[in-house]
Amino acid sequence: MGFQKKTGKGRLDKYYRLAKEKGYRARAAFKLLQLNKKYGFLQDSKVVIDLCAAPGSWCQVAVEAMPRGSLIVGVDLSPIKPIPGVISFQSDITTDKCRAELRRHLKTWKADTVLHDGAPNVGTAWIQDSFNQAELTLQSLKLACEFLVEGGTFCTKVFRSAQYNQLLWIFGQLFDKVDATKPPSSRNVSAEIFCVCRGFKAPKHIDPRFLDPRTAFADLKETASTDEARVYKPELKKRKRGGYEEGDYTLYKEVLASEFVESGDPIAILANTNRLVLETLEPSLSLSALNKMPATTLEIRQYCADLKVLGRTEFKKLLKWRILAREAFGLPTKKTSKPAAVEEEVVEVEPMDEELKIQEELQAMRDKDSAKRKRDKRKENERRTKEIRRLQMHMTAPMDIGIESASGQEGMFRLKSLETDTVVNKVARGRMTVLTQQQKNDQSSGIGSSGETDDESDDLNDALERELDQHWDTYQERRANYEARLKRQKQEGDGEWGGVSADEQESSDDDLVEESDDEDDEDEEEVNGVPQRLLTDLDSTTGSPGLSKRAAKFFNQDIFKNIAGLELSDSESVADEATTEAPATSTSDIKTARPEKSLRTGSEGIAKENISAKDEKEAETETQEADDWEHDRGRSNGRPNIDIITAEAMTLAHQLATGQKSTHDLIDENFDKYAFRDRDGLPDWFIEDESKHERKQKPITKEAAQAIKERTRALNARPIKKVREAQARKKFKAAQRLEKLRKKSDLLANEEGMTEKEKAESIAKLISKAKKKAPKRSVKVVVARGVNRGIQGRPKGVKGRYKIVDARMKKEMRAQKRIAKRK
Ligand SMILES: C[S@@+](CC[C@H](N)C(=O)[O-])C[C@H]1O[C@@H](n2cnc3c(N)ncnc32)[C@H](O)[C@@H]1O
Repeated sequence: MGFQKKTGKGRLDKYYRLAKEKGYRARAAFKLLQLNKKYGFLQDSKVVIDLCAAPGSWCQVAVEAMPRGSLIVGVDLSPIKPIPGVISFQSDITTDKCRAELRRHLKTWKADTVLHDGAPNVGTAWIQDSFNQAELTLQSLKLACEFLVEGGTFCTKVFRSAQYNQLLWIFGQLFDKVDATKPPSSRNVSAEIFCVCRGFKAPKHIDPRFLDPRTAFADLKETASTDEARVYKPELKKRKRGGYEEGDYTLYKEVLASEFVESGDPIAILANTNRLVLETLEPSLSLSALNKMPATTLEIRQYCADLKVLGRTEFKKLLKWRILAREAFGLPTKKTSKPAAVEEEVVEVEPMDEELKIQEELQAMRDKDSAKRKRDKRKENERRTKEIRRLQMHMTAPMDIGIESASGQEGMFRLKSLETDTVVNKVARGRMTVLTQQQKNDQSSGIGSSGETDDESDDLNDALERELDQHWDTYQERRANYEARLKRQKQEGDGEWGGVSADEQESSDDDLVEESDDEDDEDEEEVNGVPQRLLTDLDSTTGSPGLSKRAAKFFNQDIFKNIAGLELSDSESVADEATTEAPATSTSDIKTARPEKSLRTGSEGIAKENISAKDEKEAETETQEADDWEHDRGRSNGRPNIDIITAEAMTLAHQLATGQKSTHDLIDENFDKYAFRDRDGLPDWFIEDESKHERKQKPITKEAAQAIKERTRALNARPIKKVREAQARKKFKAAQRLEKLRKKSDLLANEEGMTEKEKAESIAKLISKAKKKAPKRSVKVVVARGVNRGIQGRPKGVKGRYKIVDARMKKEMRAQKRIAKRK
């Protein structure tokens, strides 16, 4: 059977909603409704007492089900908000005050039905709680016996606990018919059950032991069944329900007193024996020694004669006498056996060989490290699999994976992966000298030096690399911003968008963070001693040399896949590009150059197409006007704001790129019968309406539509600004932390009074400390019920921050609002 959730949303089941809908104060209303449907006791009742009635849903049901003008009295520890037709008051049903109050309200009448749905505050101690509940039920039965009319009904909640059968038995003595049932609205996880006791016998005299929890549940209280209990609490006698032990059918038992003294389990002997024998017919050395002992007084002899009449004190005296006898016999007692035990526990521990110890420590560190690596690898694989699955399900854009993997551990700027790359040779030729110097410094400072094992230095290198990676990320961000600004300034200087020019080696987008070889002074900047040359080289191996990154991204779309010219330019190296700056003579050169030209004109064409749609006059003076338009409207951030966002424009771009169309064709197409329409004197609404329909519908291709769809999906899959900002903040903070860490570790590394091992350990400690997150300060929520009801100040047993809430009030306020809305 599945476990039914009772917390959180699990509580808000259909009865909860139904109760809210019907205006009942609690879902408990349905329990009484269902019980009454089955047994029909409310319809025939004129007087009802509802014990433990708050918040009052049972009273509400009673008002609905009982004849008009009936008397309903509800009582609870908590206040009950007034219900029309119900008298309610606040009292503890276990008190005489409550009894008196009920009597006052009922006057001389008797109740036809007594309801009881009480539940004491349920804590964690289930046994105690269930006992309290049974006590409360017994208390309500007591009131029922006092107020019920002969033949009346008592409907009560009972928990299926140890006292359940006792309660049922008592009900059976007082009522003609007792039914135990669990209405459907009672949760399965709840141990509650409802007893409907009909036909109250109204006996003239009720034995008070029936209604006294001490006697009613007496048998159950006797839980002590061990020998210890029989010795230390001899007043609690347990019946031998399980019968006698195998092979032992005698009731009377005797044991020699010497046996008792020598035995390791004296309690068992005292519990199960009738007499300890001090004298036998056959002479016994130990018994005569016992008899001669001064401690064997007359009193002790009497105790030994009949153990079954002894109490706790007498048993204790006998046990003391046994200890004295053992000491006299030279047998071990607790006092004497202690030092022996200590002696046994002393173990000679040989000091461990220093070298062996270090080796063991190293092995442990190595194991830890390899386990961590495995864990990381597994996590990374899981992440990738998830990503691919998301991609397959069209939940993410293809470019997301690229971005993440670049920024993740396996990113292209990982120094570790760089070590194995051929690019490292180029690096060495360039400014690698600085890096080598850095390495030397590290070695001389002891980090990863030969003084330690490879593993330790690996750890430190990893940490430093991670640090460098993070610094690099921060640097990239700064760099991208700086570049974008520089680019904007340049563009504004020459007034033309270089877009997809082959000559351009610099990046041209905000997203673009890599830099070109030709960059000058910025290249000098170093991040933690790593020259930017490193990154330049990597960039040149991955990017498309002829195009800006944005353009390269654009032409990477499937739609441009099979265009020969583009493929060629992609495969060419930077050096080749440089040589093609000379006038192209061969056919292949022309092919290479053509798409570039087309693309440039393409962007112009697209711009012009937009222009022509706006105003035909602008088309006449196209170049000049287009520039103006760019200046006026399109140039945000210093760049033309031309973006291909429609399938139509994409088709056009494709046609331009493949040479199917030229600028001339585009301009030509825009001259039509609407181009020179005279608009003077035409009303605005007419011009507006016409402008919607006078544009020619241009054909679009399936590929273009697909490309736009992909693009939109990629855009939608981007994190929102807030998330990006939060990520950047996180990165920035991590970089700050690492910078601090780096400085500290530098200081440590140069510390003279420390050994290499100590230095390495301190640095490792610093790193692990930096990785730890500060624990979140939690606020404990305390519900203002039970002992916490109405308290001021800190609730008992609550440490730290806390907040007192009143769940019921919140619910009721919501319900009130809802009801008010309905009206
Ligand atoms: C489950 S609620 C009763 C719900 C009620 N039948 C209804 O339909 O709204 C149990 C109630 O028993 C009350 N209670 C517990 N011990 C009590 C006592 N000794 N005297 C009076 N009420 C008590 C609690 O205050 C609590 O409101």
